[in-house]
Amino acid sequence: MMDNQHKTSEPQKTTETPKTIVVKFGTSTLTQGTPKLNRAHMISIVKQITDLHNAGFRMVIVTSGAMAAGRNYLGHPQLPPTIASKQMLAAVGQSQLIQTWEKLFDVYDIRIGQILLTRADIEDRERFLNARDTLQALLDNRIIPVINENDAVATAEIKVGDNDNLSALAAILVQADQLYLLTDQQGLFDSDPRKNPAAKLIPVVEQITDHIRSIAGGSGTNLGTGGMSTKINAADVATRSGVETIIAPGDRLNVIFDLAHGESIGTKFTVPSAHLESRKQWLFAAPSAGVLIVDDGAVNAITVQHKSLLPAGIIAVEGRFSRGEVVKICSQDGSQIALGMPRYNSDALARIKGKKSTDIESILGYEYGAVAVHRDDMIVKK
Ligand SMILES: Nc1ncnc2c1ncn2[C@@H]1O[C@H](COP(=O)(O)OP(=O)(O)O)[C@@H](O)[C@H]1O
Ligand SMILES: N[C@@H](CCC(=O)OP(=O)(O)O)C(=O)O
Repeated sequence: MMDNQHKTSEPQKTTETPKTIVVKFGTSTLTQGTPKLNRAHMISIVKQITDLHNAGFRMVIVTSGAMAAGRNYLGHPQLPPTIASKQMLAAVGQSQLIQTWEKLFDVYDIRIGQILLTRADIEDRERFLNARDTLQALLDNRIIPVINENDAVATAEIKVGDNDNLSALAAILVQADQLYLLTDQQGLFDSDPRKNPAAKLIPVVEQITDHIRSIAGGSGTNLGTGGMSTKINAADVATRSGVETIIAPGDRLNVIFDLAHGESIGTKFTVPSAHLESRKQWLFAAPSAGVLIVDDGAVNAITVQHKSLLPAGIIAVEGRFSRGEVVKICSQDGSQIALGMPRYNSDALARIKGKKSTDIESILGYEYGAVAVHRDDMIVKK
């Protein structure tokens, strides 16, 4: 067990791990306030992301603009204000949008991968893991994920509804270090600057209080969704999960590059000190669906060395559960040492228990990685 622990290829979040940054571009930034995507501005964005990517940063894009691009491509038709009209615009515009990103990144020989998500993809534990694995695979292969909501088919019940909150969920999925919400203002002001020219910029928010929520108004344009209030919600979700969040002006020269190098721009929302517990509370807000009994080597690896659980350390699998459901991890004497979200379902674990990670694929015919339960998906009992 101990030897195998050293052989895993699981991602290690050490100080050498390059920073992972999610950058969300609002419609206002991508159109620069016009009725269509502004490719001249987008190429300057692509250049900054490329420079950071080439310097080793792991960059993830959350892009709005599908509806704006669709409306423009169709020649600004008069449409009834229905969900079906919006979905139609998104269906037309998403392909325009992704093609634009693809062509611009192609200038720098960088490949992108499109991911269209809904809330249902993130709230369901198995789909959460699937989305996370896909994002991880893209990043590991140096492909930049470009995410939007799957607006064309998502109904109100399963939508996140705005890309600020979607980007916070994306940041949790990729365990980002930072989230940048780029918009058409310098940051969060003490009142809407479109309505109050004397409004003042708030450079740092350490706690999202009712007062902060009360000063954040809606969108200033009919193309954006949510305005500042959805950005505050997103900052709340992201910072509670350990992701520092910055609202910054999308039209400032080199804004992404400068933020990544630590410059103070816009409004920074700092991470509360108890963030890790909250992230895990979010992940583990479910009753346990089964039990994994592990050997002494695995108990030591998990509790003393803070490592992942490998199949080799599992002695028995109790209960029936899907990948991503929460299970108890117990030692042979029955005492619970941890809670965890396994990467394999109960049937698969029963077949690979006690086996080397290198044998997983030949036993199952597929593999979701070397570990049975990753340490990031575990709460160890103190
Ligand atoms: N307190 C505030 N500080 C800054 N902007 C605010 C505030 N309250 C409301 N807003 C509005 O939020 C808008 C940005 O949100 P939105 O239009 O949804 O842009 P995006 O497309 O970038 O998400 C601003 O243009 C501004 O009018
Ligand atoms: N998913 C939608 C954008 C939703 C949204 O939140 O827009 P915005 O407020 O401009 O970031 C689209 O692509 O048009």
